[in-house]
Amino acid sequence: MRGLWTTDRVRAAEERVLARVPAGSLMRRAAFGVAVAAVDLLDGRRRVGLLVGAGNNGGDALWAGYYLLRRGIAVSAVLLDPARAHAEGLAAFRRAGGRVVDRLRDVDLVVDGIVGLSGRGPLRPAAAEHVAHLDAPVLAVDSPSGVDPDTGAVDGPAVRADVTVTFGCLKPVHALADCGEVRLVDLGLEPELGGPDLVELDLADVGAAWPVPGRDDDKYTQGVTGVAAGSATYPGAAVLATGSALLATSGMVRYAGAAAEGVRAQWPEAICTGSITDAGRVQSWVVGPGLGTGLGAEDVLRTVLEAGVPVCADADAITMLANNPDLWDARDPDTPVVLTPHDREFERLAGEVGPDRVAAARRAAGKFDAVVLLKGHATVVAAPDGRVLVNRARTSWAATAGSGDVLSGLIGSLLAAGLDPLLAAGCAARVHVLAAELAADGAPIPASALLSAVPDAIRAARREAS
Ligand SMILES: NC(=O)C1=CN([C@@H]2O[C@H](COP(=O)(O)OP(=O)(O)OC[C@H]3O[C@@H](n4cnc5c(N)ncnc54)[C@H](O)[C@@H]3O)[C@@H](O)[C@H]2O)[C@@H](O)CC1
Ligand SMILES: [K+]
Repeated sequence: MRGLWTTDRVRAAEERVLARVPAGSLMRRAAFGVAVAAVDLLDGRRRVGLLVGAGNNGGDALWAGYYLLRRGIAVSAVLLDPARAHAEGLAAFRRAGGRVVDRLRDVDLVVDGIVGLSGRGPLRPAAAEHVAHLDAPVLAVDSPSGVDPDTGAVDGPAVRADVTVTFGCLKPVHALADCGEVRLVDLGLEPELGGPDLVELDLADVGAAWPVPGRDDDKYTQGVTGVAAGSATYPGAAVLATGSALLATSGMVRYAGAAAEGVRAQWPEAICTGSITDAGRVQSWVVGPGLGTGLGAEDVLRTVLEAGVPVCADADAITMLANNPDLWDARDPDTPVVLTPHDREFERLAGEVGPDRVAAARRAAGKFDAVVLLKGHATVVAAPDGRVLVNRARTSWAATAGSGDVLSGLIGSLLAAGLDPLLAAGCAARVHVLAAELAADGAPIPASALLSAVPDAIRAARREAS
């Protein structure tokens, strides 16, 4: 489990540490970490260029340049705002023989010290101009410039980092945006940080939380998942959601709906019925994928919300809740609900997502008293109590039709097994992207292939945990 702290929390912690350590020592420690990583990346090559902004991020870059010069590496620096460049860092850099230049030429590595914790909005034109002409690998200091450190949002040109060296703790950008490989330099901040603002689950956490049958379990005790999905027009969604619920845990899955025949043909082990009213008892419901939004579908959604068991509401269920908020009245206030919108569904339900996806998911979670899983390259899962899990996909292979149906089945099965809804959604998201990665192995895949890789992904997670 990796914690991530927002920049205001980091600053507050840094201030407390700075009050008891010699001036400049944190920056030098940070810069030394940058220099060590740079030497690593250079792999014997010898020319480094620094892009130096107006603040301490630029100061880190200049001090890193100083340490690199002392190792015999040639370092040149572009000062984006010479009058405001970090004075001590610049003096040390010059002292060690560093050259100030107008443009970086023929370098083997660029150190991006344009802006860090204080970076807001699009890169200023001068910085953007240099970033547009980068043609060497980039080591970003703290965070890639042009990417908002708290939200991961990019508004205009931004540095594309091969490696990011950050200090003290991880910040939201490191889970929400592409920072290349992230390395952390210890500054002794931990005791001052308090609980994290966001959490990224490790595969080992997922493996440890994943339900597996115990010695005394039978098919009922592990939780029965109900799937109310699919229609005559979209039977595939029912097949995928039921299949993923079946593969995720070894209990039982009941399917209720118009695609019963197709589901039974594909999954003989599912208990199928044509109508939600005679589905039998379940410990969770997955509702929505391919269900449609007509009156019949609304009745299904109402029945599910009234059932008093945790619900994963996806796709058409979200659209129905957005179009007809009265449907929420069917829900017992104690019933946990997980909503799994993509951006357009989110917009219908709770307004524009905007650049701060974490804030948007938190807002919607509070508004609906539900766990909200906002899909994206970085999936954000927010609980009504403010807890947030982030899961960044390393690839985009899961962006395929039917992929969401698989995710909803995974969440439903974990809810049926009794997992905390936030953890259920977070674990499902992690296994989902891993299954996509394993199935794709470098080539596009349909959702049914992603589904087939779910057991491998669960195995990999459980291996990590053992
Ligand atoms: N506070 C500390 O104790 C430590 C801070 N460290 C470094 O200090 C950094 C934070 O330093 P600062 O607070 O001085 O601020 P930054 O260096 O992040 O930003 C400096 C200035 O850049 C300008 N700027 C803001 N947005 C911009 C944009 N979009 N395009 C171009 N310029 C922009 C602003 O004038 C801002 O004041 C951290 O990211 C880290 O690299 C490290 O040295 C470790 C210790
Ligand atoms: K930077």
